[in-house]
Amino acid sequence: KPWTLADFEIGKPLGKGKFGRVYLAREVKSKYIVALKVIFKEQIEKYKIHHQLRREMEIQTSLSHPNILGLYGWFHDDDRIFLILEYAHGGELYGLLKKNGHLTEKQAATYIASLSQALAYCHGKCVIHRDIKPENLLLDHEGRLKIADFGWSVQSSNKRKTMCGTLDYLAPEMVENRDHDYAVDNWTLGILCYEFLYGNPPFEAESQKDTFKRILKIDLTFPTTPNVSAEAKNLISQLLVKDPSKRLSIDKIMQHPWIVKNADPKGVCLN
Ligand SMILES: O=C(Cc1cc(-c2ccc3c(-c4nc5ccccc5[nH]4)n[nH]c3c2)n[nH]1)Nc1cccc(F)c1
Repeated sequence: KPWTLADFEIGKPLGKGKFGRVYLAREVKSKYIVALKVIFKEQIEKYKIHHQLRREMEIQTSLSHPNILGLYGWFHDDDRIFLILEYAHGGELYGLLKKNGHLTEKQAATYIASLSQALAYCHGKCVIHRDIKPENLLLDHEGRLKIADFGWSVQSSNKRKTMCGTLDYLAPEMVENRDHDYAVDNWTLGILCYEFLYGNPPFEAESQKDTFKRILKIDLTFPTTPNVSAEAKNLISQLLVKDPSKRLSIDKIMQHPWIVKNADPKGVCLN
């Protein structure tokens, strides 16, 4: 039977997501705690995001992974759409990062390993996230990482695989583009790893123009404090590579000595 708003008691606002606000909510009968995202239909009309919303819902309902925030279901009334999302008790990873200034190497390695596993899972299902940033990363009650926002993910057509490896028909920019898309998430892992360990992203600059220049130049420098291990810097340097095809692949990330040595296999790392 379809859910209605009457099935939930609404609590405090948890944040403003894209196109809507998210509230703490409790399902009345089961007392189960969820995050209820409210999206106004007029916003969907105004921004013409029907197809994107539908795609996100299809993507999110099709994904089930311990490091991807669950979408349990949805319902609507005359002017709003409600998404029943998993509640992450630990809130935004960003908060932890800002509170502590930077994460320990064990925390950073654990979260990079969790992200890598979640991305390997997504790429296996031809989903490219493309918008991973600390604000979209949540923590559950055990400190386990949950990727929350599929704001710009795309269900990439897996034509190449179904063409069983014959690339003959694909234009070079098509092939390059596809690799580039997948490897964009690997690049982001490098940015995040740096940000987890130093407290801010590597190519920060006064203006967007300068940031773009620094990114295109791979103007990567490692501050002397906090003191970060050579292995960590090695992993970052193998991810922040201009040529997408030369970035460390996700399974190579999982085998990297820094990850093997520091990541908590249970993905929680209560330090
Ligand atoms: O909009 C989102 C992602 C999303 C998730 C959330 C979100 C935000 C916050 C939370 C929280 C949460 N727990 C907290 C604890 C303390 C402080 C803050 C907290 N926020 N738990 N679950 C959440 C989920 N906002 N936006 N997905 C989406 C959008 C359209 C279609 C679709 F299928 C999915």
